[in-house]
Amino acid sequence: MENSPQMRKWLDDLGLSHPLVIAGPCSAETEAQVLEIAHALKDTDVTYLRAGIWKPRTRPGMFEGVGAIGLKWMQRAKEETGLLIATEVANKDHVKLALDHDVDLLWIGARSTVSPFIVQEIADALEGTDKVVLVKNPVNPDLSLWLGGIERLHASNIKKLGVIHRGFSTYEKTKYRNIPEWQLAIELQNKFPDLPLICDPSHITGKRDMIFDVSQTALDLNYDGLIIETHCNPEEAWSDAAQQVTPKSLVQIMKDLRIRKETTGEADYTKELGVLRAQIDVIDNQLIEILGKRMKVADKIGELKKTKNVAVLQNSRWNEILGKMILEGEQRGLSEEFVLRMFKAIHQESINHQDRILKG
Ligand SMILES: O=C(O)C(=O)C[C@]1(C(=O)O)C=C[C@@H](O)C=C1
Repeated sequence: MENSPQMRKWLDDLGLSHPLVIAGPCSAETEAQVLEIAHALKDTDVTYLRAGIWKPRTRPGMFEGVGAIGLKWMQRAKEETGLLIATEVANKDHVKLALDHDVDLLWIGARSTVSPFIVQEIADALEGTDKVVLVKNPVNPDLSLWLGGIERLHASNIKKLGVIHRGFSTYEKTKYRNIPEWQLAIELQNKFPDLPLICDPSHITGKRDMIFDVSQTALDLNYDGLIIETHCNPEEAWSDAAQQVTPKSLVQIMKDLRIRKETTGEADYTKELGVLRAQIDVIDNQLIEILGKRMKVADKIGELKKTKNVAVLQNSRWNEILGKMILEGEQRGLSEEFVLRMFKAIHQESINHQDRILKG
């Protein structure tokens, strides 16, 4: 699959003057609930009304969605409001029902993207469709698996494609429900700059008060749109109550978000940027030079350890370095997360260098 400007045609054809917004409840609960939210979202930036019909739940015994009846409610919502409709599909039966009910946009959920068998089944069932199909990132941070999902759909002759970034599961507890790992989505954007990229701040954060911040980061990174869970009475929602916002909050979020342009040709901007980028180039070269010097010292330590038959890994020294560098970083405005990642990478490279020497 190759990048092509055709990839974003479906999005461009919508002719929006703002990012694409897909909004609606986590789950369709009752006909009245679906219609109420649809009417509340009607005259906003929302293009697609979303609602979960089949809910993949972590543990059995939880609310698993209303099933196909919900598609009828969504169809009625579409007739009454003109909003296009969107839902998640997880197997070929869901696809058939969604197509029978003229759902306009279907997405493959994170738990399905991890399974090439499921994605292939869905791709086969959708073969040649002119519906929009979006692929959420897999629960684990695996770019190939994510791209594999898109490639399977592309191979099934589905032209209106896109991806949803909903963050990644971690064993560690973080402030996010699913950590964003923005770097991964940036890599994807780099490979396929024309593939529409939508952020799902609801699943990244798991908390409604963090949704604005994550949405702004997404727009700062050139994302094309947002999918935000929205409910008229979030506290009473049958699923994901903590992360849904009211239609009023959604409108406020959209109003407050700063939409950035990709770039500008203005002369003063170009000039100042050029000067700053030249500084970055010099500093980057210095960084590489200094890292090269550090590795030369690590090589010497490796030689020394080899003569005395000492192990490469020295945990107490390593922890001492980490502790000191986190404090140093803090004083220079560097986050602990960044310092940790950077020094872990440096340590690993140092170990690789020494290991080669000890084995040599
Ligand atoms: O101090 C050492 O013993 C080293 O080998 C250097 C170094 C480092 O790169 O800082 C590398 C490996 C050890 O685990 C600890 C530290």
